[in-house]
Amino acid sequence: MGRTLAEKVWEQHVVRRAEGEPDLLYIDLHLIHEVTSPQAFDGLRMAGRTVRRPDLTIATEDHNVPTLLGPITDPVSKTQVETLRKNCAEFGVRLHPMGDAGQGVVHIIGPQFGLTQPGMTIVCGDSHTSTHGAFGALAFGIGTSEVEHVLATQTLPAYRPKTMAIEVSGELPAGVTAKDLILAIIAKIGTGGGQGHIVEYRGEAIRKLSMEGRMTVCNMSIEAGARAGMIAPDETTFAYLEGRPHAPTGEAWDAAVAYWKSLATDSDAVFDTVVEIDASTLTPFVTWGTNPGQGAPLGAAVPAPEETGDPAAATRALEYMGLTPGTPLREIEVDTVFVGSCTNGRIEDLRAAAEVLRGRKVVTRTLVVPGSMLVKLQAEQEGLDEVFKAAGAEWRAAGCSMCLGMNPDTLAPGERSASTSNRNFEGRQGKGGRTHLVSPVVAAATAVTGKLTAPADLA
Ligand SMILES: CC(C)[C@H](C(=O)O)[C@@H](O)C(=O)O
Ligand code: SF4
Repeated sequence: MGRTLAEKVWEQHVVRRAEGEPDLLYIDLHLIHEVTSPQAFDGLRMAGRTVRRPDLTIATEDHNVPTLLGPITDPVSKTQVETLRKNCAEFGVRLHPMGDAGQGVVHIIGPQFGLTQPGMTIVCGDSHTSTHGAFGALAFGIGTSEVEHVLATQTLPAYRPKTMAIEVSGELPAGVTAKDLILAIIAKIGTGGGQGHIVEYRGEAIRKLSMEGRMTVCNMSIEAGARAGMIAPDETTFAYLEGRPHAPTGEAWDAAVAYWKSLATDSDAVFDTVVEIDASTLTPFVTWGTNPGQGAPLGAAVPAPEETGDPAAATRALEYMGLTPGTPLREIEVDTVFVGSCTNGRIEDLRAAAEVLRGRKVVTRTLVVPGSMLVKLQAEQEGLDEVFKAAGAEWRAAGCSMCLGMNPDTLAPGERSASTSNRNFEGRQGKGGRTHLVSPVVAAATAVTGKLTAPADLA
């Protein structure tokens, strides 16, 4: 029987297998940030161990960094960042600190440097590591004790998850983005729909996505409960990678591409679960609740709890969100717009948002936060920063920023945002803050009207 992409990459990395025990996987790339690494390094130190492969380990500062730059004032944030610096210096790990041209959100910098490659195993103490699966890598988040294990041994014990195919047929209509697609998928299968599975996104609509769009989709796999999300590498993947600093060159490139092509799921492979969705029926999608599965087409109204799969959860969510069933989603007023994060903080996202804002003015507080300093530089070379500033938006430096409000970029209690990030949990962007997850173009159009809006609605 044929094998799936996930099975091929998994098997390629098993260094030890024993009955009744998890497989021991070799890890090709270990990404690190300041939040989940301190105890892992402490553990190494206490055991008198070193980092086994510092050359396969790379660190960045992202969650705690103030995007207006300047010193970190919050004591906990400051300690986390300083601890990462000390640990990286002591253990010989490459670090991109605040102010460095290579700094950025961990899931943005891996692909940007060409460190993320098809067929790799990639881990990070961060749930959105699934982003890297867009390249056909097997990439997943791990806990801090596992971070220590990988630092010490470059391996990880893991049980093989089941496989799920999400087949996306048809083509996304104009104005409908990868973000709308993944929000619609999560609304369909639920926040637990992918549990215990590695998802492979397949089909015509996926093949037509850019690498940026594929990363947006894979990024949110975890919000459907999946262990990882993957997309088979193809010409789009190879074109994105070629020439990047860590991509192979010359004969090694040709050999790598030949291998990468062999990773695609065999035609006779069987998935444990199959979900089908028709992209051509989709419209811009937004969330109304407090988990990423509580979403609806922008043209719909706030649902009554009994119309949802989980009326009790919907009742609580609507109360927290301050929303009344039957209110058209287009009438929801927001006071803050956030464009950024590892979901939608890449150059293509900023281009799309800038296109909507060109020649227009924002009526909300609008933060545009590039996912990395290189994205920032590229956007500035293209003049996008000028478009944002002329519209009245704030142009910031790279970091997680208002995605999680572990830094000065937060919502005040009761404030409502349209946000291109991936989580709308209670308090996610600040205590009492209310989050609507949207695509970059919906975020930009919303900034113009102050209500949830698609670009097509703008005069
Ligand atoms: C801080 C980190 C552990 C966390 C994660 O794992 O995802 C964060 O990145 C998030 O998005 O909530
Ligand atoms: S941008 Fe948001 S989701 Fe991504 S790593 Fe940072 S906090 Fe997590």
